[in-house]
Amino acid sequence: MKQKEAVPVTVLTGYLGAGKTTLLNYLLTQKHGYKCAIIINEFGAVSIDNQLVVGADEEILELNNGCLCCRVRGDLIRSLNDLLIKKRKRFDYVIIETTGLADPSPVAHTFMASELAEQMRLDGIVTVVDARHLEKELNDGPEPRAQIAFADVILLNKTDLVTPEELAKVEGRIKSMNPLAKIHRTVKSEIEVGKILNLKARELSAPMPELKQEHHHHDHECGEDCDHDHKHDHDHKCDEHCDHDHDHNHEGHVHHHHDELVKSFYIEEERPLDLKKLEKWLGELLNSLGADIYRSKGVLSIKGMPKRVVFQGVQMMLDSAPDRFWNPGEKKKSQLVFIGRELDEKKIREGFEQCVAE
Ligand SMILES: Nc1nc2c(ncn2[C@@H]2O[C@H](COP(=O)(O)OP(=O)(O)OP(=O)(O)O)[C@@H](O)[C@H]2O)c(=O)[nH]1
Repeated sequence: MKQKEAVPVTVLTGYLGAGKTTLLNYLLTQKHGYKCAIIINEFGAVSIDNQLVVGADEEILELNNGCLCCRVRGDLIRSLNDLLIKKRKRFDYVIIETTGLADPSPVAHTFMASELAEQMRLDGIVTVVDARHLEKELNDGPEPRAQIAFADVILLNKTDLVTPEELAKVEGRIKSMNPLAKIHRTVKSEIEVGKILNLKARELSAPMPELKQEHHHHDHECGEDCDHDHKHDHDHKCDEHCDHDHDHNHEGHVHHHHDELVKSFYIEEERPLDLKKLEKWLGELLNSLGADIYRSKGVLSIKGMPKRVVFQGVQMMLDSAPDRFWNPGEKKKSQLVFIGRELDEKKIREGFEQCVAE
């Protein structure tokens, strides 16, 4: 469906002050060879961000009348269409910096579900996290969780402001919310362009990250005091549950338009799966829970198929295809990760269990 030369789009997100503009500037001063169009979405009518972005060569466009996640989406589509049609030759990469409050999911949807889907492809979502302030920001509202849950790449920035112990803890916390994202520790958002742009993070061919069984969190494994004991080791089993408690503590917070309980879990299965049953189950699951499943991804071992099957889901959209033959000696197994809001892990596991081939 997509044209070969679909323009890659990277969405930069991250909480207020995390270092998004710093990252943008850093990227633009490096040699990357792309002619970039930059779209900056500031919350509020007056923006100074465009003045803070270096690089006079770039096409910079501002969308100021609201947050991209709600009102401005139509503007985004129109602006991108304009850029593509009128100025097609002038750029071959689009970077969108979203306001620190945006939930990146509607932006991501813009590239999958609008008329832009054929001309542009979402290359990846990059989330900048302030290592010093994340813990507090998680108390402030649901956005930091959504931004982390959606990320393909996370810049754990401002590492100069925390101790190694604090850094390990915050990294553990991020991993518990999104075990799929690649995390890079940075100071002043300094990172090689190749780790941010043209990642093809959402293609089926994107490598599966290393997944570990630790990401499988049972309900109620840890004690109630877990939330208060932030000194525990970052790979402590109940990171996830801490989140959960933590959210409950903030139920009814004014910023919560929907009480967000982002969590992730991991399923591993060595018995081969029945393709028909699996397709039916996944289809139904995404249909019924699509809006709550932010990300799903997996490698599947299907009975009777000599190749691995890979799938990638972003909310209700699901893509799957065989990729490569299992290597000789490689253990055939299925690995699936789900990231979402208030997911009923038990029910999903039970549904999955029914897909094991007889
Ligand atoms: N100490 C320290 N400061 C940093 C680092 N990265 C960025 N900053 C500073 O943090 C402040 C905010 O950085 P920005 O890049 O403007 O953050 P932003 O995410 O674009 O912020 P918003 O536009 O409010 O969403 C600036 O003063 C930066 O210089 C870092 O790694 N360490």
